[in-house]
Amino acid sequence: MRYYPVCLDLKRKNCLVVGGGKVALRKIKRLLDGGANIKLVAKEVIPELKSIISDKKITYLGAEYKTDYLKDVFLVIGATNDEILNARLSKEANAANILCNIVDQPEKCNFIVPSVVTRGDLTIAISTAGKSPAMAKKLREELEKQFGEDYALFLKLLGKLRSYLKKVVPHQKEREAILNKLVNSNLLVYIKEKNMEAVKKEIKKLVPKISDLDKLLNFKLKEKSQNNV
Ligand SMILES: C[C@@]1(CC(=O)O)C2=NC(=C\c3[nH]c(c(CCC(=O)O)c3CC(=O)O)Cc3[nH]c(c(CC(=O)O)c3CCC(=O)O)/C=C3\N/C(=C\2)[C@@H](CCC(=O)O)[C@]3(C)CC(=O)O)/[C@H]1CCC(=O)O
Ligand SMILES: NC(=O)c1ccc[n+]([C@@H]2O[C@H](COP(=O)([O-])OP(=O)(O)OC[C@H]3O[C@@H](n4cnc5c(N)ncnc54)[C@H](O)[C@@H]3O)[C@@H](O)[C@H]2O)c1
Repeated sequence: MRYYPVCLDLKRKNCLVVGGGKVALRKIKRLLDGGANIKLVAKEVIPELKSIISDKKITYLGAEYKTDYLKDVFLVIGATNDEILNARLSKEANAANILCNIVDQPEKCNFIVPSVVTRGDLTIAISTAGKSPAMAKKLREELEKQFGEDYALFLKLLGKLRSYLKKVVPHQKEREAILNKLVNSNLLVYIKEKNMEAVKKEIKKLVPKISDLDKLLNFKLKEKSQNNV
């Protein structure tokens, strides 16, 4: 059996994390990136998580898990070292059809978490179907070297050009051809070089009738993308 990969929209979705250690922190950081509404239950909480609570980024419910806490929850993560609680969480979440990840216990999960590289809106997720998380981590580190911050800007630019082309080139096949040329063009090289003039020239060469280029490029190609966790 293989896992089915998805990209979940967690914006304002209620998520419950049980456990307040290093692993909980790692999973919470990612849930926060996804805009989730996070509640935490844990006997003890490490300092980094304490500051996330005091910054009101997540809500601390208390030390003891109660079944009621699953009410209206979309996704739950069990990150404790308490086997009995992990099993209970898994059973209750599955019975209520709630997405459930019990860290390091794939047999108790209805989803597992991949290793992830993010560059702005670009997400590269790596899963080994649980065969070797250490290998997923190693591949992530290699991909991080291969895909630098420039990809965030390149993708941002492609997104803007694509919206523009949807308006000005109604024929889908024609649009597709231009988009493929843009992806395979020298744009990424010029972005890496921070050569704005060459970026503009390349776009003018490939995109028909583009007049309001400066308006379209109204974001800083020279700025570093912040979104790298
Ligand atoms: C990717 C990542 C995401 C995250 O957790 O955020 C993640 N584990 C990470 C690290 C990591 N975890 C472990 C090690 C030690 C080395 C090793 O064992 O390989 C390391 C490496 C390290 O820490 O250096 C121990 C471990 N993990 C699992 C088991 C249980 C078992 O195998 O049965 C055991 C053995 C426990 C024991 O021996 O007792 C199980 C799972 N871990 C998963 C995800 C899911 C499968 C992902 C996949 O498809 O590959 C799955 C199935 C369930 C889940 O937790 O979602 C994150 C990397 C983040 C990053 O750095 O990029
Ligand atoms: N940290 C890692 O890289 C790693 C690697 C392999 C396996 N694991 C496993 O993943 C799990 C979590 O790892 P960790 O490093 O975050 O552990 P940790 O020991 O730092 O944290 C466990 C957390 O669970 C809380 N907890 C325990 N029992 C509880 C209960 N009954 N009710 C509420 N909260 C409770 C503790 O207070 C603590 O906050 C453990 O089972 C650990 O063996 C972790």
